[in-house]
Amino acid sequence: MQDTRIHYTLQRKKQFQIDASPDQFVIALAGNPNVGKSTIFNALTGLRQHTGNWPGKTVDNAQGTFTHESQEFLLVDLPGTYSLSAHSSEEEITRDFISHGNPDVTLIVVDASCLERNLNLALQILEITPNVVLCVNLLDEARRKNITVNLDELSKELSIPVIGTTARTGRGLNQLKEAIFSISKNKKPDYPPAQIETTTDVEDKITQIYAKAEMICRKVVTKPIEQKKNWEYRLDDILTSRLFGYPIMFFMLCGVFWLTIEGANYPSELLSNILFSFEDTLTDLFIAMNAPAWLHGVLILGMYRSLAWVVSVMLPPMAIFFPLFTLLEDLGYLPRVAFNLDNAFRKCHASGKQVLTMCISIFCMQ
Ligand SMILES: Nc1nc2c(ncn2[C@@H]2O[C@H](COP(=O)(O)OP(=O)(O)OP(=O)(O)O)[C@@H](O)[C@H]2O)c(=O)[nH]1
Ligand SMILES: [Mg+2]
Repeated sequence: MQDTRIHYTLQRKKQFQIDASPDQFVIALAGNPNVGKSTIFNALTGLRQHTGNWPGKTVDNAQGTFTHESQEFLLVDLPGTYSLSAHSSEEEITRDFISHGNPDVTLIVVDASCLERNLNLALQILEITPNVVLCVNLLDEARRKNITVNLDELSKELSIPVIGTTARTGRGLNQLKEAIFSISKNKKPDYPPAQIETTTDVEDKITQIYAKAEMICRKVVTKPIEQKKNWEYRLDDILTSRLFGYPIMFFMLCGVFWLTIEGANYPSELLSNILFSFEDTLTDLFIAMNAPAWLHGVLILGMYRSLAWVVSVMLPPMAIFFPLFTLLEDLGYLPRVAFNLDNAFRKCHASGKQVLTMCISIFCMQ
């Protein structure tokens, strides 16, 4: 047994640069992006892994230790992934570590407010290892949305321990440590590698997993009955509809350019009057000081005049265009523009997101 642990320890060090001692239990921390894995990692280990409110914050694995009941654990914070299909380097790191790094326990973190999507990954992980603890995080967010998850029922459905947490406040973390401790002490033998390869039809398997996640969620999640679409959804439908999407986008972007050009005229003129009247004052100063003509030419007619032109022509449109663009982004309109144009851009082997860069380039060309 100890020999096997030493073998795994050496293999992990060689393949994944994980520096665990054979006495430490290794815990893989996996889950969808932005579900609070690093927050849990930091709370358990006392380290300061980067956390942030955007998906993909952790792009490599980070390691830290914690002790519970005199047993030391090494926690590996894996990058967030939606599946184990290894389409990206993050998915590859996560899949390889869970299937070949021999973690003693895999801790899967899921978002309580969108359990079904998160369960797809959890079910995929359960296909490759039986030693799993499920952490249903963001319970506070779920409560705010009136969503409840029956944790006991979920545990029965998956046949694994399920612990509810609010990692931001530390709620539930002690029970989580207890569950990790208990699973690692009573570790089931991992599935033989052959079983991983037996998926004859991957598509079928994925469809089954999606159906299972949906079926489980129907049993364990209670949500408020969907109200009639609120105004946000209706607006979204209009902004991205085939009929109105393009015309609204056209008028909106033309409006931004018009406001930028027209709105910049007055401040541009004002700035240019101020800066050029100052040029006369500076010229008078140079004459009073008997400065040579070439010095006046270089400093005032060359440098100062160019600077005055650039500032008076560029500053006002920039001060209008960028705040307007930021406002559209914060209101969520720019991602809709990217969505509307995605198909057309894809035909040119580009992505809808590039429209934003294009708008900025058009502005700069003006
Ligand atoms: N309200 C609330 N916010 C949380 C909770 N747990 C984490 N967060 C917040 O969720 C955001 C994402 O947390 P991270 O820990 O960076 O998420 P992650 O899963 O590591 O994300 P990736 O590294 O991108 O996969 C941060 O702003 C956290 O403060 C929680 O229980 N409740
Ligand atoms: Mg992270």
